[in-house]
Amino acid sequence: MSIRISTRALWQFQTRGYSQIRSFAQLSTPAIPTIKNEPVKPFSHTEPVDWDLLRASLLRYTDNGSLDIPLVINGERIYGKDTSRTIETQINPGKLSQELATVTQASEEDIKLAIDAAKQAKLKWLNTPFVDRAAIFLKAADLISTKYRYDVLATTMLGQGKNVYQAEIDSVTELSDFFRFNVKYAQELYSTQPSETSAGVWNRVEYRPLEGFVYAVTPFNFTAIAANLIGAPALMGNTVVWKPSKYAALSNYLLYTILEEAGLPKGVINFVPGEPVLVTDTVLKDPEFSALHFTGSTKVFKNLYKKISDNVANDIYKDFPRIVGETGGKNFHVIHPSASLLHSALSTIRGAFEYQGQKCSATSILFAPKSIWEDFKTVLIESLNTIKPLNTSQPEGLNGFMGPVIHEASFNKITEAIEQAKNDPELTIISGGEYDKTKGYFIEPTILQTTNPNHPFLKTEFFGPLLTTYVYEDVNFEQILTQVNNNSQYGLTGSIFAKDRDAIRLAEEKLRYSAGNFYINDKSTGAVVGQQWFGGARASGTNDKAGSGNILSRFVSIRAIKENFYEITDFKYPSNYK
Ligand SMILES: NC(=O)c1ccc[n+]([C@@H]2O[C@H](COP(=O)([O-])OP(=O)(O)OC[C@H]3O[C@@H](n4cnc5c(N)ncnc54)[C@H](O)[C@@H]3O)[C@@H](O)[C@H]2O)c1
Ligand SMILES: N[C@@H](CCC=O)C(=O)O
Repeated sequence: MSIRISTRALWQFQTRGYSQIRSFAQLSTPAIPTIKNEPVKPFSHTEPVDWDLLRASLLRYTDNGSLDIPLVINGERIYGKDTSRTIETQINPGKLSQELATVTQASEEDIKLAIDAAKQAKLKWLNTPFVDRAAIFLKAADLISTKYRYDVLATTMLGQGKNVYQAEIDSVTELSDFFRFNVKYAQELYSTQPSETSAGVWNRVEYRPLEGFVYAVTPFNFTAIAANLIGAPALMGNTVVWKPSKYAALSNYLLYTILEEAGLPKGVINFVPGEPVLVTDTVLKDPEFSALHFTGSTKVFKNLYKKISDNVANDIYKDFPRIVGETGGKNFHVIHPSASLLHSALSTIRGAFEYQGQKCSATSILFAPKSIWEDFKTVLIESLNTIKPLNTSQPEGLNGFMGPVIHEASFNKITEAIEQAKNDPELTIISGGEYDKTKGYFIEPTILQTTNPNHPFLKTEFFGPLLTTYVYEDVNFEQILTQVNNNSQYGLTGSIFAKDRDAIRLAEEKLRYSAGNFYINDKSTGAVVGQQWFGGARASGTNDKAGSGNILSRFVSIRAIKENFYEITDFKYPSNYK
């Protein structure tokens, strides 16, 4: 297969594409369909049909052997099995004996082909009317929330270790919300035009896609985030080279095939799993690299930021690339003595341990006042005792509260921290602390208490089911807010629990830059597209707010157009009267 094309062929293609577009009439500015958040299916015991459909989907992905996942470049599938390409496998982190997929890894030549395909597809995609681009994403959202609902759930549960509810709020509702709300926000952006005009002048702006192509690097933990990282730039007329996480290949490939079924043209998004450094270095060398859309750890993002900055300094790029990245967090719950004890303790359990603490928004530090701590602790411990230990009897975590962590490196990092805690005089394990990887990467929900308000565990992101608590003297509430603000290099999410309005006001003031998503009397997780625009600053990212219209503005380059209706009859101005 050769999809490299000469400059002359590109010019001919562009000319043909242009004249073809010229033949389309735009005879209206259609309103988009009403956009609402996709309702969450609760999967309670009273919905047997949902469970049956889900079980059937799970079986489809486990009883037919492992799925062969190709690269998809310019719409063409490339399977590595019979070639010299490397093959990676994706296993079920809750059942290590179960191989889910073999994933072809892109070679350097493949990556270059993917870049060429993105450049080539751009010529037509850029000229594709908004109604057509929007319709593809609206249809994909509908396919996800109807025909493929149980399949996206199954692939996310099996591959990424989610229970059904966590998969539902990610791969179905958040994902389809991103696709639908982005259409609404794009429509609003396009209709945002200069409000001022002079007589005889028509001022307008055009929201051009970036010149070049976008590189999307996506994390394992949310299928929805991968969808938004590719979908937001593509909707705005950009074309994309997509490097998925190898720990989410199964759900991400299904997402790609759904977009194809919805009508996504070839080459608009190119699916290239591969060795991260090889893919990245090849992409970042290209002069037409125009934006990075990244979600993942802070360390990796900083590394990519540096590579891009070095290339900018070395005049590699045609444009200044946009860098959009959402990264790590060390998210807090601060409990005021006036807080509702049961509500704040149960919310802390959800925030810290749902999806095994593997949300960027997961609660990982808790500050509780001494006056209510003993009762608060009792609620935490008694509630955690009702979580089935390690949940190995149900590796797919069908209806359990917790499943496995994603991979061995994560298992090792968190369990080493637990072992370190056992030998640290400043730390006490107050709940959990057991782990077992014989069947899957299972770690008990673990709560530590520290006597040191500056303990490193209050600052380090572990990205797992590990919550560190500091108990403060009630009179030191304001001081603890200062401590939370100064301690953290991150600024992603955090919550204040209080009934006292002055306490809420103080926390809102003192923690202004500690969280891009700040919650009052609610857990630090669970932002909903269109409702709580998501993202944080400091070491947590560029805070461009996924789930809002703001993010779309990062993937367009505005052209201001002034059209003049009057003709001049003299080059001199009135002031040049002599
Ligand atoms: N702020 C947010 O919105 C948000 C959302 C989800 C996850 N996260 C963060 O993501 C992290 C967990 O996700 P993860 O484990 O997938 O993160 P990760 O950084 O390990 O991987 C993210 C992506 O980067 C790629 N990658 C890894 N090393 C690379 C390298 N050296 N060069 C280029 N690419 C590389 C991976 O293959 C993957 O596609 C956590 O830190 C979490 O807080 C943040
Ligand atoms: N919308 C999710 C995003 C989590 C990221 O990993 C939340 O707010 O919990």
